[in-house]
Amino acid sequence: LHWKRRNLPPGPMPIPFIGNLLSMAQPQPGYECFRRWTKQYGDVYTFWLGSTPYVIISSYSRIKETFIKDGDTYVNKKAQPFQHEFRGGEYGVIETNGQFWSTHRRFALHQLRDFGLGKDVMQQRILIEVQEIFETVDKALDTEVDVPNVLRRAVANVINQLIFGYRFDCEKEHEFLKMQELLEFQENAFKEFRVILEVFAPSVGKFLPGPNVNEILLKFKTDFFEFFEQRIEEHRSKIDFDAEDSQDYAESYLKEQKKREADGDFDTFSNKQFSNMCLDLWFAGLATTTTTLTWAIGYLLNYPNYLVKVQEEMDRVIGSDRLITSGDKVDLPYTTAVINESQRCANIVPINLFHETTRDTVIDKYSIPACTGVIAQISTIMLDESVFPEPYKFNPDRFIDENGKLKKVDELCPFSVGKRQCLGEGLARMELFLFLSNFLNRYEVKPSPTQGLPCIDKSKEFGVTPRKFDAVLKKRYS
Ligand code: HEM
Repeated sequence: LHWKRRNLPPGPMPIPFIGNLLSMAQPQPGYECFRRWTKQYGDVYTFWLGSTPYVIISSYSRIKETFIKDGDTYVNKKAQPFQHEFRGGEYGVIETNGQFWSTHRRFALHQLRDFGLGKDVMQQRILIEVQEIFETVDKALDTEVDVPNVLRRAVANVINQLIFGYRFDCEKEHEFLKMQELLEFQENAFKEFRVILEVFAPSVGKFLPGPNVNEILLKFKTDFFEFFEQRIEEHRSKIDFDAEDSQDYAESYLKEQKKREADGDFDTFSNKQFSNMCLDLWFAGLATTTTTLTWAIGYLLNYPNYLVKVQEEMDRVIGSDRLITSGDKVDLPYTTAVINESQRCANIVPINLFHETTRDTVIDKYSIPACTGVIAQISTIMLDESVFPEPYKFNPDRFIDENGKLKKVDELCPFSVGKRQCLGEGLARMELFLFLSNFLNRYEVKPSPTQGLPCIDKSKEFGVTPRKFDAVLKKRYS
């Protein structure tokens, strides 16, 4: 280990086979250990996940110099044996590299654009879900409502519509319930430190008592892929290959697959890749946005003075219960400040995804060979007290300047940076704004009298999962 560490930037002493994983569990979800190491070793240091070293970059200036300005050197993902096993090979967009990755990233971005991002179509789809939320909640005014569940359904409808072209209405209720059950299962499985240990330190994890991670996730994996494969087959049986326009991602994929196969390429748009792309888009598109929305409302309930402030802005600018659209965003800077602060505090990826260098490079004064693990540590940057004083305090005012205008702060980077920056950022931003603004404009939100305030403590969980809480809602306009 000493030999392996000799040329890497200094960092905390790893334990053989486990690395520095234990530090992330004290307290969870690890923000504090990364902040402590940044103070101790500077903005470039080495962190060990199991037996693999990762060079952590934890200041915005250094990220700009590396991941942003020299993006090609930092574009690759580091292969994770667990992912390989789960997916059945190198598939999807989140974990792949090279030409294969860029083809699928470009294709997915094109589809997002074609299905309306940047046009009115996507907004209309989201606003339909806003109205569905209203319909559900209006039937349960003054009672305790499971707000996260209502939001999750709305976000699931948006992503499922995009990928497979339909919403989970009454007829498809059972599908939604099944997917919800699977997502909850997955969230709970990864709350356990022993699962994390097994994924990142398999040489130790395999000796732990109880079922191994592959056994734990087997049913989840089978059911999840089965859901996607059934939807894909339904599309295949109905598709009109001659129709110029496609209605959803699945239809576009099948057309591209046919075109490529006619040219002799059976690999790039294979069936296995298809279900893995669905997994990536569905999962990344649902879990992240739902988690952020539930934290936003959780924070506002815990800090009611900011809830009052954001609703005052809505009363001043909107002044009725009409639907708020993206066109209103520029006039609602405080609402955007609340979303920014929610994303900063929710800080949903305590450790960002694992990249590796594509070539030999120099970071700070250290020579880093090709294929070394590197991480853009955005969670530390969003807790940098020189930019965000009292970083753990929820305070949207920090995003408002002395003229009441929205402040642009580069260090707010929840969608990450560089060539792998979140593929769904545009969609996510639109959803966060439309769901949150319309929800808060329509309802007075109060904590549940039986459960009290939603918990905003993360110190007992390894990851950041959606908050679970009920709230009591009243209409703000009769
Ligand atoms: C609040 C919502 C969201 C947050 C905070 C978020 C955050 C992130 C982050 C931190 C990454 C890692 C980037 C890196 O490797 O450095 C990422 C990647 C990704 N996100 Fe998101 N995301 C959100 C919503 C979405 C949505 C709605 C979609 C789907 C349409 C999506 C799809 C993806 C995909 C496919 C990647 C992998 C991109 C690649 O490797 O090329 N995300 N996201």
